[in-house]
Amino acid sequence: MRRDQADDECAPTRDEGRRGFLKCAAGMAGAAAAVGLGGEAAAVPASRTAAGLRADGQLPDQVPFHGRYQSGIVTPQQLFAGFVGFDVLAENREGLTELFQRLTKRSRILTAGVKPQDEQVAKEAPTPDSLTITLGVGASLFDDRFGLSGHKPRHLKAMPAFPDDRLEPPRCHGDLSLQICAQHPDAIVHVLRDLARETEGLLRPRWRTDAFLNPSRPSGSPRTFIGFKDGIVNPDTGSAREMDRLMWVTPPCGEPEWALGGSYQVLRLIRFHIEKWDKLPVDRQERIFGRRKASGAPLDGEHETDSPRFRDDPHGTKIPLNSHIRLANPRTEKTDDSRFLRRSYNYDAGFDRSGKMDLGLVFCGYQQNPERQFATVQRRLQHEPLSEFVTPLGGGYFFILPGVRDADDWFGSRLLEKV
Ligand SMILES: C=CC1=C(C)c2cc3[nH]c(cc4nc(cc5[nH]c(cc1n2)c(C)c5CCC(=O)O)C(CCC(=O)O)=C4C)c(C)c3C=C
Ligand SMILES: [Fe+2]
Repeated sequence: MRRDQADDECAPTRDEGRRGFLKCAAGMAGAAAAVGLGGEAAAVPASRTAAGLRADGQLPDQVPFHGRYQSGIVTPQQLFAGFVGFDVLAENREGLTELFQRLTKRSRILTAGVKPQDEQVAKEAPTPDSLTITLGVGASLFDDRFGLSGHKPRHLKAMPAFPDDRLEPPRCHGDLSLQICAQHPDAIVHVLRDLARETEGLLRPRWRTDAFLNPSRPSGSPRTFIGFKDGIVNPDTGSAREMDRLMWVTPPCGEPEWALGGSYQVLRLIRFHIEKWDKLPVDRQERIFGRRKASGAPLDGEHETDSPRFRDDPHGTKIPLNSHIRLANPRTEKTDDSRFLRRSYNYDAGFDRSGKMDLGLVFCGYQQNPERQFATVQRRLQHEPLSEFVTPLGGGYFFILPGVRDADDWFGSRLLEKV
């Protein structure tokens, strides 16, 4: 057993790793085929084809709120997202319980139908808008204020600064994180207004980033502003086995009982130096990512869903050894357990004071163990050629609470009732 596996009983075995890795490529191809990548369905990015799409390729209008896991993780990716970090103002356990119960109640109501604040409009039929509200907790919640200090999830800590980062404290961390996703941006603002009213005195926003997916151009996975298709390769969200290996906290993980069914969220606000990037010839950009800009295909393939064959190219003649995809996922048995789910969005905040465009990526990753997965991949990417064109400025590590099981349950009930 490798040392990192010994540290983490939850890590998949080598055999499971190989099967999972092969299945991943097959799963993506299968999902794309299932919705068909032509005509209407061509507008559906590959990253949204994994689970839960209606037969016509559209998102369901209402995403179920109750369940073993929170929605907004493996449910299909909506077009718009608001990411918010909060500090808790409640002063004791009772206050925190009240806060979690109010957040649950409002999330249950809102995901069944977004209601604008205006009472007259609110009388109209509800429009769920595929809304999901996903709640996470930061390491700072597990302090003496709420008597939770001995109950922190094993791998939860404040997001460290990695060598290429330039973190700005007001854009980092928080006691809580909310990911609010919907098909229209106004739904996210309605949710924030509703929650501000309903949690007054209990919560204070710390940072917020609004974000969105670009449409597929012309087809397949959507592009970020860097111009390349993103979200092509992800674990197979349709496979419970793969999800139990890579995403959810399960009994062998050695986490507190209350955390079963949770997952770790890593958020990174990453700014692009887009003016500098735009001066780079396309063939250099392609070698930085290891993929074709137009099609998204790996440099040794033809289509975006083709798997790169690194083993046939040991010296990096076709796909450079330091390219983004090769470092991020070398596709070896040894690195298979560091894969995780990416569910990222673009942000565009206009211009900065010097007239440079302020845009980039809200990188959002979900996983079973941020050290074994995100941080390991991040270390492999350290000082990669792409790092000259992007700067991580904010974000945080959060633990996504287990799902709210039914109408009597509430966010964090097993944490706050049992400890
Ligand atoms: C630590 C994890 C990662 C960070 C941070 C990250 C930043 C980042 N990525 C892009 C653009 C692309 N990433 C792509 C693939 C990819 N990226 C990561 C991880 C991080 N990226 C992984 C695990 C993968 C999958 C690799 C694979 O399995 O082949 C791609 C290629 C298309 C795709 O598969 O999604 C692009 C494009 C940017 C712009 C960025 C930071 C600014
Ligand atoms: Fe990436």
